[in-house]
Amino acid sequence: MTVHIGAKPGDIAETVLMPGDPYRAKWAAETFLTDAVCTNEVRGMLGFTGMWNGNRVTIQGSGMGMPSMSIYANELIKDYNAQTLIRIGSCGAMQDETKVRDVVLAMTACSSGTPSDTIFKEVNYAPVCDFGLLQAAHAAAHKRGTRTHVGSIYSSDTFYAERNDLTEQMIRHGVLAVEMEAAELYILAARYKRRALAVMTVSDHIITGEALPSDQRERSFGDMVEIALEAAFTKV
Ligand SMILES: O=P(O)(O)O[C@H]1O[C@H](CO)[C@@H](O)[C@H]1O
Ligand SMILES: O=c1cc[nH]c(=O)[nH]1
Repeated sequence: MTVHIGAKPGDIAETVLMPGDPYRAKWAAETFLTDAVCTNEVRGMLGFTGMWNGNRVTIQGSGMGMPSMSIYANELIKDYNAQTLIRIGSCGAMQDETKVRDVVLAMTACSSGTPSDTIFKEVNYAPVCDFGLLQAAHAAAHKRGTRTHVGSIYSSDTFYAERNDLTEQMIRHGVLAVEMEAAELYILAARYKRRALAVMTVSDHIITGEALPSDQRERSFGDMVEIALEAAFTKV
């Protein structure tokens, strides 16, 4: 047990999928895993471990925002030896061609600051995903015929943006989407030599104002989960 995860040693798989929403973790475990058991209920941040295609997988909620992701990813890596961590999240599209329900694979994630900023100080560290996971996720998405975009995203500290000028510059510089966790996940994976990727479904469109209701954010993102699972277990 750790401060924030109640699982016993060995209860967590080496491969962990991390949705922000703990109820998406429950839905994904019930929908895609067999023999899933609940491994965490501390603070209601649900986690489950089960099997997918003969492979052991944990699906653990990360909460919203990089400080929360940082807590769960640190404990999963350092206390439970997680090797592959894949965020399965929702995001807001920032380009015209990135439509609601499309999938975004984040090669890199901009931020205005992460919990790791105390290390980098004046340096703008460039967090990157694992290339093998990215390749495998892209191939899995292509095979399924899922509309998928690969590029940079923005890991924001706020959901309700007040800086229209910043949003405009992100759009102008080709940032595909905004979400709130990937940059810190990538930095932690680099620090501890683990594999990480963020696979996200577009739930909102920053330009058109389109937005999915909360029940669909919790349960309608099956393509993204299967892409993440296939990528995790593709031999590179
Ligand atoms: O749907 P999740 O995975 O929580 O991701 C996105 O949704 C939340 C905001 O509504 C933030 O956590 C953001 O990153
Ligand atoms: O962080 C997020 C997630 C989904 N949609 C947004 O606009 N922002």
